[in-house]
Parts: sequence; C-alpha cells; structure tokens
Amino acid sequence: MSRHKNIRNLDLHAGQLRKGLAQVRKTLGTEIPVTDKEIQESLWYYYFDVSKTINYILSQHAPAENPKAKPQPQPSRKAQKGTSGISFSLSSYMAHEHVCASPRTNLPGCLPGIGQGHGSEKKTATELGFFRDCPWGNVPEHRRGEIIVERIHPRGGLLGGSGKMSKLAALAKARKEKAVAEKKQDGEEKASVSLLARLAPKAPARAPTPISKSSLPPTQESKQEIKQKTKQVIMPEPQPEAEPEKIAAASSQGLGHPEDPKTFFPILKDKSIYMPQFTSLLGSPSSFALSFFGERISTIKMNTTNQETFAISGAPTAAQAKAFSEPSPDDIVIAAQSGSKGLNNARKKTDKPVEKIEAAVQAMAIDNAPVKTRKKIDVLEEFKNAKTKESANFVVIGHVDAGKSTLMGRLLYDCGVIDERTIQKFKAEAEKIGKSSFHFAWVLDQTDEERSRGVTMDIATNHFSTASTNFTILDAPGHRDFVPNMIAGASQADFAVLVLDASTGAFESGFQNNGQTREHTLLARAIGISRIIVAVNKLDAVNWNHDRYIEITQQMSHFLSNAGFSSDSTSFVPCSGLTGANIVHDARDKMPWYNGPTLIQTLESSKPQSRGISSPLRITINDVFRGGIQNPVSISGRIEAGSLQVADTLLTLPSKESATVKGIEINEQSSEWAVAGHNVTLHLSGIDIIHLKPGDVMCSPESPIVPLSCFDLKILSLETITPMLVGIHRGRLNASGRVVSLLESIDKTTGKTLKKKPRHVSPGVIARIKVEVTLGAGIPVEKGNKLVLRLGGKTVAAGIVE
Ligand SMILES: Nc1nc2c(ncn2[C@@H]2O[C@H](COP(=O)(O)OP(=O)(O)OP(=O)(O)O)[C@@H](O)[C@H]2O)c(=O)[nH]1
Repeated sequence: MSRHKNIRNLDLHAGQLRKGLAQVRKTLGTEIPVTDKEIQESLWYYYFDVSKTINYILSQHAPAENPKAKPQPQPSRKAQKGTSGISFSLSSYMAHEHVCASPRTNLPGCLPGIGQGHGSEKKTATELGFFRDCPWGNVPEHRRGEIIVERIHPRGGLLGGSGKMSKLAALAKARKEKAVAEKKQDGEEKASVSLLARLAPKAPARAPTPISKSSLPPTQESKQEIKQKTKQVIMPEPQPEAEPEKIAAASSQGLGHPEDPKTFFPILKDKSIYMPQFTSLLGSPSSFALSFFGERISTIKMNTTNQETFAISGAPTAAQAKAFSEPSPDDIVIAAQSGSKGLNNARKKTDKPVEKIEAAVQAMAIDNAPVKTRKKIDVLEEFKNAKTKESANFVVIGHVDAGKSTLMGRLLYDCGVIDERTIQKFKAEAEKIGKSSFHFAWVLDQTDEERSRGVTMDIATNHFSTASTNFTILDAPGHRDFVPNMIAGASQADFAVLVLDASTGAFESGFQNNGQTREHTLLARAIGISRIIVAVNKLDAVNWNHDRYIEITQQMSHFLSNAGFSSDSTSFVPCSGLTGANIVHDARDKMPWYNGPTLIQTLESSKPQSRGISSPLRITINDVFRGGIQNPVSISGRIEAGSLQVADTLLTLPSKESATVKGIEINEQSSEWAVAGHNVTLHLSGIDIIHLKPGDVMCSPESPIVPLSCFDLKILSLETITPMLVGIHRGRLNASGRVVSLLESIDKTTGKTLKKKPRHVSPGVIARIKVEVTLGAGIPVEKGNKLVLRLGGKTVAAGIVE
C-alpha cells in the first residue's frame, strides 16, 4: 500500500524535475559546464527550488572565491549509507527515472564526517558549509553556534579498537567508584550522627546532681513539675554500665548492634534492649518524641555517669493479647473480647485522637510509686466485723433480643443510678440512628458497634445498691456468636436472671433446641449457678395476658427442674423492661392477677453463695489494662477463693511471674483488703503487662495452681461427644484441646457407671472423659473448676475438673 503511494509520488516528482531542469538550463545558458544529472540532484536537494538550485550551481562553477566551496572528496560507499534517508530516496528516484545514481558528495550540507566512524571528528556545521546558501547563514563567526555530533557508540568495537578497557583505565575507574562510595557512606554516617546529636541533651557532660524542686528557677521548676505529673519517665535508679548479655541477646536476635549506627535503628522493634555505649549520644526523649513513639519508649533509666539507657518495650496491650488464636467461630468473640469494654468501665476503646494521645501518655508511665508496707491485716476477722452491705453478682442471660439490656437499663434508671437527662440523651441519639426503643439498652451497651447493631457483644458491668446489698450486674450477650462471653460473665456470678420474651412466638424460638434460653440455662447450671430468677419480660407486648404468663412459667418450671435447679431456688417475675412494670415499682394496675414481689425485691431475697474465704487465693483475670500514670499495670477480676491485702505478692499463671499488689479497688472504691466474691481491680507492680492476659489466674505463691495439660472431666453433654477437637473455656480462658478418650457414661440419678469406654456420648448424658490441651504448656485449672467445651460455635459439653 505504502509502496504504491511512493510510486505515485515519484511520478509527480519526475514531472517537477523535468520542468525544473528546463528552467535551470534556460537561466544558466550553455556557459556553465553542468550536467543534467548535477542539476537534477541539486533540484532534488532543494526540493525543486529553481532559484536555490541556480545559486548553488553558480557557486560551484564560478571561480573559487570561497575555499570551503571546493568540491569535496568523494565518500566511500560505506559513507553513503550514513546519509541513508536522502540517498535512498534519491537513488530510488534515479532508478525510477532511469538515471544512473551517483553519490552526491559535493552537495552543500552533506556531513561527510557522519558516515566516517561515527563522530570521530568534531566539525562545526559552518565548517561543513551547511549554512552557506542560507540567508541566515551570514551570522558573524563569534555568534555562531556549534553542532557537535556525539558519538553513538564508544570508540572501538566494530569501528576500530578492541573495545576492551585497558588495565590502567580499569584501575582508574575502580578507584573513582571507591572514592564515590566512600563519600556517600561518609555522608550517611554524618547524617545519622547529626540526627542523634540533635536528640542529645544540651546539658553539661558532668554527672547530674539531684535537683531539688525549690532550687530551680520558676520556669525550670514548672517544667520539672509537668514532667513529673504527665510522664513520670525519669527514674534516678543507678544502672550497671554495660549489659553484655542483653546486647548479645539483641545481636543474636538479629536486632543489630547498638554500636553500629546502620543496624541500630532496626532495634526499635518490640523488644527490650539496652544500649549503654552508643547511647552516650542520647538524651532523654522530648515530650514530642514520647508522644510520637507512644508506648515503645516505656521507660528511660539514667545512671550515675550520665549514660542514659533506653529500655524500649513494645509490650502488647491487653487488647492485643489473644488467649485463643485458632480459627473458629469463637474467634469473633475473642476479637470482640480483646476490644471489649470488659469489666472495667474506665477502659473504653476509642478512636478519638485526644483520647489516643492520653492513652499513649498513660502507656509511657512507669511504675515508680513505692509499694506500701504490708499492714498484716487479719482479713478474715476484718471481713467478719465489717458492717458492710452484702455484695452479690448476678448474670443476666437469655435468648437474643429477649430484652436483657433494656430490663437492666430500666432497673438502673428506676434505682436512680442513671439520671433522666442521660436517658433523654440516649433516646435522642438512638432515634437518630433509627433505634429509638433501645435507649435503656444503651445504658449497658456502650460500644458504637453494639449500639449500631442493637446487639450486646460482651459482658457489660454495672453496679447498684439496695438497702441491704451491693449488686453487680453482668449483662451477657444473647447472640449465639458470643456464648463464650456469656460463660465469662456467668463464671463470676452468684446467681442468674433469665430473661424471657413473652411475645407470641418469641419465647418459643428461644426455647427450641438451638435457642439460647436453653443453652444459657444449661451452661449456667453446669458452671455452678444454682439460683435462678426468671423474668417473664415484654408482657406489654401480649397485653399483660395472664394465660401467656402461666403457659411460659409451666414450660420453664419443667425444663429448669430437669436441668438441675430446685424449685426453692427458682423464682418467676412478670415484667416489662420497656414500660418499667414490676421492676422497681409494682404494676398492679396492669397485672391485677399478680401480687408477688417486684424484680428488685426478688433480687434482694437472693442470698449469695457461700464463699471459700479461707481457701488459697484464686483470682481469674478478666481484663488487663493500664490503670493510669501511677498504675501502669492493672487487672480486674473476681476473687473466686481466699483473700488478699495491699502489698501481698501474687503468682501469675501460666507466665509464672510474680507481682506485688500496690492497690485494691472494690466497686471503684479503694480498699486495704478483699475477699472471695469481691470483684476487684488490682494495681500491680514488679510485673510487665506482657505477662498478663485475660483468663490467666493469680494465686498465692505458697499454694499455687499447677497448670494441667491433661485431665479428667465429668461432663453433661449437650451434643454428641466422640474423641474430637474442642475449645476449652473457663471464664476468659480459652484454649484448644482434644477429647482424648471417653472413660464412662454415668447414671444421672444414681451416679453409677452405665457403660465403660462408650464409643460416643449422646446429648443430655453425664459422662467422664479425658481432655488434653493441644497448644501450650497447660492451663491453670485445678480440681473442682468448671469448664465448658465448645466446637464450631456450639457448646458441646460443660463439666467439672476431677
Ligand atoms: N415491647 C417491649 N419491647 C421490649 C421490651 N424490652 C425490650 N424490648 C425491645 O426488644 C429489643 C431488644 O432489646 P434489648 O434490650 O437490646 O435485648 P437484649 O436481650 O439485651 O439483646 P441482646 O443482648 O443483643 O441479646 C429492643 O427493641 C427493645 O426495645 C419490653 O418490655 N417490651
């Protein structure tokens, strides 16, 4: 296609050429000895510009005025190829015109050098006569530019030379490269040293002397105060000058050596490391650095020779600590737990920047407050004599959406714990997101996710008091995905409040086989709860129908007695959480058929279980957090057995680390001692937060728990049990395990062996099985502890360690 186009063009050019030739001949006459071929070439070169062609021919054939205009030697055939574009077209054209193509080396502007060895000669365009016939070519010499033809290929190779670098040249090149590399490295080192030098204090090099607050000028004093109040980072403790083991350990971990600036920065990882020599350049980190690096720089220790030693600690927060990492449906729950509100309302997760900074500042706090001396209190005597109110914990259980949170929110509101303004605020906010009926539930459901989803996800704790008792509410989630959290709550409770939704169809759906009314009740019983209050809720939704109430109570009484709850320990209360009927105030106007106690009266009459106050101390950790600047390590949990007082030493399991009790809080009030049954917050010292996680146990070092990796369990099966993998749950403790063998099935009533080594255990059967912990060195459980076994998001059995 394109070839045809060219031919057509050549036809057109042939005509132009003939016409141009005639014009040139006519103008020049016969005096000028120029051939037709020369004229045609010139015409082609000037693209049929007749006047330029004539000028050129005249200049060529006139007597030589300009030496540069002399005909140039003919280039070789090779050289022609250098001007390929023009030469090829012209040759083609000549061929087409039956004209013998010959090189046109004498044409102006032809750059003979180009074709000869690729730029080995640098000639200016003027020298080459390139602009000779151009009007703008009459530029004075001094103002003319230079066109330098660059070499395309290096000298040598095909066009001459071997192409190899000489030894001398190679040596020079190597030297040059080395010098450049050294210069670059030098620059980098200087940059890192100058960075450290900028961080270094401008203080004199001599050893610091203790500064008394009064001796400081006012500005310095205030700075000192601010430092003390906000950071508490300087520990005037002497430190050993060199810590070779730590350095060696760090080097062996591939964290780089402190003396090597290039490997120093990778050290800033989640490890604790000391840099005694290198850190002579370093000073105390600025407030900005502290805020910026957050909890990485948790302590800064200064020794007497003014060599600061950084202990960089990247302890994972309690929220990061996961007790159970196996992928299973329960992982959702564990993730929720790790970011949960937990039992400590003070520790709320937030994404707000200000609170993040506050949390970072708290994380920088160090444990430098002295531990009080032990007062040697006779705790049991104190407890006996104390005229304190009874304390009772109850867990609120039931099927999803039965109205548990709403009922408890209303209870707190009617008791005066929550004021009218807060409820109105919740109401307005709930209306905004289309959940107006959830405003009472919001008293307990405090996380954004719970509120937007309208589902409780983790145990929410709240306190209220009556004339005789301090109550702790443990509001459990009803959704089946959060059953492990319900177990965690139930394991701390003295009794349970089972909430039933009386609305048509709702009670039935919770009560059917896979409903949580059934599962929660059985679990509560299996983990030792013997007292249960059944709140028949949402009666307003069935128009306070007495028959519906009777129907529900009959079905439930039967089920509860089968599950092992005695009739003395079971109470039924008709109510409505949303309207507040029969919770704190009676509702005789709505339910004239009921003349029994209100919910709060029923709660008051529920006596807490007897507690093993004189047994060895056992606390299951429910939550681990930083309790403030003075209390960088705090835990919350319930004392299951024994007692403790401030300055006691406790052993943590399974980490086997010991800690000292710096402070005790019961219901957010500080106390010198606590006993079994109390929900406590303990502020600890002498332990790193990484050694504590929810589900761990704290016990007295004199009678510690021996962690078990294999144990016998007497279970009530809820699903068919065979040798299989299971999740082991106890409070917040989650571990992966395996049913190794089925030892025997047992008769419920007589307790006698029904069958030895059964192949499987059917639902509802009591059996003795052997369980093994598959991950880790064992779990802190002992004889009498109640455990729950789960598989695939379902509770398969609950039982007691034998
Ligand atoms: N009519 C009526 N509705 C109620 C009553 N109590 C609660 N509700 C409604 O039931 C829905 C669920 O209430 P929640 O209190 O969140 O139920 P819950 O059992 O705590 O839910 P989960 O903890 O997520 O299982 C909400 O829309 C409440 O307004 C009641 O007494 N009467």
